[in-house]
Amino acid sequence: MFKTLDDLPDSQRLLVRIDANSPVEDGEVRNNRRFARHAETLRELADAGHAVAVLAHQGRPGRDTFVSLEQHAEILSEHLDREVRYVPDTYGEASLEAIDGLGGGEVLLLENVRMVDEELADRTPEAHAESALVETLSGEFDAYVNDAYSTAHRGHASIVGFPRVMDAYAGRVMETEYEANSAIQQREFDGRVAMVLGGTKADDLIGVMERVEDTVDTFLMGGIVGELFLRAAGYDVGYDVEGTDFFDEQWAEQEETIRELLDSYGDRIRLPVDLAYEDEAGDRAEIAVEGVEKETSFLDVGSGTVEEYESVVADSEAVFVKGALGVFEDERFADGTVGVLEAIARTDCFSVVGGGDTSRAIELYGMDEDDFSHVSIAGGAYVRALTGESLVAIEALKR
Ligand SMILES: Nc1ncnc2c1ncn2[C@@H]1O[C@H](COP(=O)(O)OP(=O)(O)O)[C@@H](O)[C@H]1O
Ligand SMILES: O=C(OP(=O)(O)O)[C@H](O)COP(=O)(O)O
Repeated sequence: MFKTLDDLPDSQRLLVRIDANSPVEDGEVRNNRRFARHAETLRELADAGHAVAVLAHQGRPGRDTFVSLEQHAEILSEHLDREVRYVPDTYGEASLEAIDGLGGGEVLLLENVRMVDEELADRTPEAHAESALVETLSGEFDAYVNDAYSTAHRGHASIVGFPRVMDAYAGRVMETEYEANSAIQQREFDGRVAMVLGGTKADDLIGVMERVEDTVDTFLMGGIVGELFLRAAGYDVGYDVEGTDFFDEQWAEQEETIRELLDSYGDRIRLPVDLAYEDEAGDRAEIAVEGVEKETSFLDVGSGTVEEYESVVADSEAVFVKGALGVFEDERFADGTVGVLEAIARTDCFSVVGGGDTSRAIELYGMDEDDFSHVSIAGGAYVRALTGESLVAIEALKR
């Protein structure tokens, strides 16, 4: 097993990796459950008198969610009820100076680590450990704490590099999410198992579908991922809203695999029968997938689909959700996501809802977290854990 905060010596200078990756709307970072959860870890460390520098990422280069962490520091300060200082630099002179001045009980947030090219370089953990980012920062601290369970599936420098050269500990979020998700993987279900797959990240989900073929009876598809599957099934859908680029690159990468999945288990994959879009008057309108004739950017699944998915949920003993079925942040396009989540909440099936964005829908629409068996702040990491796949961050911490 890995070491936890219970094993940490007193008065350490700590580099703590969290995952505060958040929805960004019109440049504004939205508060979400990740902040509250990581704030608990940071509060415990600061209250114990450790000096805490925090490393985190936001978005991916090229996307409009790829922004600095200045707003994150403000949101974290509110959750922690103490100042979280922010430095617009990750491992250069300005950050080294700020780290130098960091006292026990203080918290400092460094700049978005994905602004450093080395973070995302396609390298082995050994090579990541030799990056300038890891070599420089590791020299400034006594130990490294990884609390970023929701990024535990990414072999990036800040996740797999530091534990090779520093004493490494799992934070409280890492520890509790790991325990909860590993326990789920060991459960067996007598009845039917459904998996709701939506959101924007097709590669995370496709790998999972290939691995859970023995466990999952029905996949309920929606979101961008659902449209990619519809496109593979021959429908003329999958057009980005202006300014986004979700479809073409993912289609080029995943077309073949999606076709193979449809060929192998088409009878278990349920695709939307209708979709919703914004009409000229700015209202929600719906159309059956069979009737789609012109290029349209769809933003939700339609009401016929919700009805079908609700009845699958009602017949299931376990339901796992990863990714939203539509742009639920906009009330007009929340019907798919909220409809399915409410259907799950009405039953007493075993249920897990994951994804930083998706889990946010629960509080946004006034649902009760207690109506679900487990709500994870992780998405890709949790669905991988369900399949028994190892997570690189955990492997690194266990070394
Ligand atoms: N048709 C769609 N077009 C654009 N965005 C979508 C669509 N359907 C879902 N989404 C977006 O997907 C996001 C969730 O995606 P993702 O990041 O994959 O999941 P999570 O963060 O829950 O793991 C939501 O914020 C939602 O707005
Ligand atoms: O939000 C995240 O993952 P999730 O969308 O699977 O919950 C993590 O921060 C990982 O981000 P990434 O998928 O851009 O590597």
